[in-house]
Amino acid sequence: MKHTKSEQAAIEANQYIVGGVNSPSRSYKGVGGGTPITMAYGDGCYLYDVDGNKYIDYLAAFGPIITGFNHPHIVAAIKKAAETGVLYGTPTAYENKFAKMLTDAIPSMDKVRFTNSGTEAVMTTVRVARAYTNRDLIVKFSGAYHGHFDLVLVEAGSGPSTLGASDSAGVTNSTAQEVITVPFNQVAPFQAVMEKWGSKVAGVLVEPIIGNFGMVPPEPGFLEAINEIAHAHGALVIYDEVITNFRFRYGAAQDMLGVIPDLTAFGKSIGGGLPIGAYGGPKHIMDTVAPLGPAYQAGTMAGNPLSMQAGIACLEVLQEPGIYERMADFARQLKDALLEAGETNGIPTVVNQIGGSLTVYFSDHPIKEYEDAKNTDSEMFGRFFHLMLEEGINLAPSKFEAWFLTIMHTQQDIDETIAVIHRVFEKLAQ
Ligand SMILES: Cc1ncc(COP(=O)(O)O)c(C=O)c1O
Ligand SMILES: NCC(=O)CCC(=O)O
Repeated sequence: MKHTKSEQAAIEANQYIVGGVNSPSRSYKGVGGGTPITMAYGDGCYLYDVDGNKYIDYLAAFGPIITGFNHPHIVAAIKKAAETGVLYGTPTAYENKFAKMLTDAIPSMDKVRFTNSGTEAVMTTVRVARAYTNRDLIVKFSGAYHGHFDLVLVEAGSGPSTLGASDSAGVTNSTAQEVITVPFNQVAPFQAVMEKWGSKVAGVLVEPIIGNFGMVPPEPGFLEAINEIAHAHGALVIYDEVITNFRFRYGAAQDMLGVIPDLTAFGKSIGGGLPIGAYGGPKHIMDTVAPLGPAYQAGTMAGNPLSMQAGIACLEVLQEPGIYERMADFARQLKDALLEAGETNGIPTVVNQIGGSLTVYFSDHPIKEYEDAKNTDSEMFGRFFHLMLEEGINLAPSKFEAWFLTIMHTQQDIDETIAVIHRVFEKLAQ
């Protein structure tokens, strides 16, 4: 594969854009370096770079591209939206329609508010929880990533940990002191924290299925215990479903898991690839938000007609029967191939697969919490990533991220990927 034009584009990018990327997750710092490929266009589940190379894509733009890069139904909706005015600064019927679709799909939510990103959505759930409870402290789980606002850039997974700094400079000590971090999948440390600080805790922020130190499911009973303990102390439970919403089923992961939070933040897959976030919950909590209540949240672009119409179209596509089963089947095939290739080549490999998502870890121990994920072979992952890329498979450039299936992947794409996996593991073993 030639990357001459990508290399040139990266030189230019570095001249004008910090680090050559508009989000640190896109750099190759976490995979031993290298120049991020500059993509030219996407089609279905394929990306084509500026040098004309084709990739089967499992990055899915870090999650949102669940319907592929250019689904005709979503493209038509975006075209129509563009032709009829992209932003009005007034209510639109599209917001109502999309809000109804979401509240219909997610029983824990009577009311919703749209934002432009997952970060904004989570940030506001925290503010609402504080306003509702009249308390300050937040508890979160180490290695979970909740966006890039100050409070949650403490022991964050995903991009921050990929770059070797799970705490960000620029976050004040006083902010960092407002958040208590405990390990995921362990009830006792959470319980101890709540016994000590519970009367001051406004909310417990949870990725119900972790997506940011790879995909990590909750242990049986863990989420139930979090809910019970949090509520016993008068704290709200906030689910960050920015990755998990509409990823495993038509709706939220909470209904698959059977544990219901007080507030939920959404993003990524609900927007058909356009900028989006949303948060919601029962009426009595959501009515804390302005203009009804005292918690302020706003946005010039919030609920914009482009994102709303793309989101509606995306949810319409996701109602197609059988798509989630097919994505899960493909992910299972990839998992089996990765484990088999690891076994055959003597490379300790663990795969966490949940529905149409998976993470491969080079490790001889199961991955249940952040320390487990940190303690995996980063160098091996870096080599794996680059070898896969060279063979035309585009993955997230970090051992802390996931592969995402889309409804556009076919059995042929999976077969091709499996063949690549076997070739790559042979090279890894050399
Ligand atoms: C669980 C989770 N919450 C929040 C965010 C932040 O969303 P955004 O990047 O849209 O601001 C992300 C990912 O970026 C995420 O994975
Ligand atoms: N799982 C973490 C992300 O999706 C982050 C994407 C970004 O910030 O670019």
